Amino acid sequence: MNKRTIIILGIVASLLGLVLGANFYFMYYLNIEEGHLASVRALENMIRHKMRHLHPAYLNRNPRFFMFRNKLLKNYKMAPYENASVLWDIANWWPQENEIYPLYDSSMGSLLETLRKEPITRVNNLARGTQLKLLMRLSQQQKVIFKPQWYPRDEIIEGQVYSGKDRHTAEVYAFYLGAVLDLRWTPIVVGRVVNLKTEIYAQGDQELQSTISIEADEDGKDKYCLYGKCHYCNEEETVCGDDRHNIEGVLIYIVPGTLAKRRSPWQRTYKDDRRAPWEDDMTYCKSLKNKMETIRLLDLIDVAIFDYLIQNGDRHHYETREDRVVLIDNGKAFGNPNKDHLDILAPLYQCCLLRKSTWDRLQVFSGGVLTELVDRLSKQDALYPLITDKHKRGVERRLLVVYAVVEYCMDLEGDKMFKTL
Ligand SMILES: Nc1ncnc2c1ncn2[C@@H]1O[C@H](COP(=O)(O)OP(=O)(O)OP(=O)(O)O)[C@@H](O)[C@H]1O
Ligand SMILES: [Mn+2]
Repeated sequence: MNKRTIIILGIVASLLGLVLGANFYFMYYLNIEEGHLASVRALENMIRHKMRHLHPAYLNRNPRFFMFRNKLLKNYKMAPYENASVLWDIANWWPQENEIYPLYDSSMGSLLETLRKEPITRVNNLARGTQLKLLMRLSQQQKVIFKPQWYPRDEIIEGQVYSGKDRHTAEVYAFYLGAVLDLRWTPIVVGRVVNLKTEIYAQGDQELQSTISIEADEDGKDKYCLYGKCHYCNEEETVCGDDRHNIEGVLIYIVPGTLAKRRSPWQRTYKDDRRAPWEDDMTYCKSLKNKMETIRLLDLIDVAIFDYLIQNGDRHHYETREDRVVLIDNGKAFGNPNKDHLDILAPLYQCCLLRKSTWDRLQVFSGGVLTELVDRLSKQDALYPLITDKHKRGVERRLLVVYAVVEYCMDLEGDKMFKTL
């Protein structure tokens, strides 16, 4: 063989290798894709089947809800107070592990009132997270986080499950939903109409004031608009006061103690062209069960149910307090009432584990009671109604899906899927 033949043979060989390699890669990819589609579709069909044959107990009201309803309504009822400072001292002693407030406590109604009424005495930009938020001080003492309104209640956020900015009222809704489901792991939150001129600009430091524009509108009246300082903040996207400079927002009580942030095992890639391992692997939980303590896994499954009900698909990280998971940052819920992203429930249907107490509690609020009760509890909030009827129907529809998924798991695992940790 002369030199030329060797070169030609070499080229042919490498071309062949390239084609074969690419082909193998292609086939491999196809298989994964088909396998994944098949298993996700199978799961969806199974759940659809389960939904059609749900036991009437899941569709009807459970008489046991009465007991809980009356106590909850009493506990969260607006109550007068004399000394805000005392209430804040009490609330700052409340948290135990991830439970941010007690099941029932006569101070809750008054504490909520302090957040609605106490004067805002100082405001700064809070450069935490990626979205606009402010740090407010109430009566020169208690610090709270403020998230402003970006959307009207009926705006439909198109796109990915994590698209758009925070929905302020979702934070309040999450607080009451946590109370009803006895997942008291959220911060205490109230809605409040705040004056951008007199309560924010006037009490703001220089840095904050420099991110508020004051411009005359057509009638020559000053218009205040806030853009703040944060990763996603820019001068084009502003929160503007109405003709009296008022804006809606929520006051989020700061959870006392130390929080630790961890990456969620069910984190999305946030890229349209790349899928996360958990999205393609229905046995994903198997390896997690060896790596993660059961109590943590159970916490994350509770979180998944909570997030699925409100359609929060943006829990890329979760935070823990004394090693237990807290529900901080619930603003990305209620984006599109017509869409249910089933994959938020992946921790439940992939692990088929559930805390017994959560399962018992979910069954108490069947038949429309869940959203009715959250609605009644939140009637006293300045921003009531927090969500549209369409969103409420969405929560009820998804509760049925949760029941169906648990039924699916019971078929696989039986009662041993329920844990008491
Ligand atoms: N109520 C609270 N109590 C204590 N710390 C809080 C509270 N709310 C938020 N934080 C802290 O501030 C951080 C940012 O808050 P949050 O996650 O709500 O902001 P975000 O802009 O939505 O962030 P991201 O873009 O990461 O989702 C949290 O990770 C948490 O550490
Ligand atoms: Mn967020």
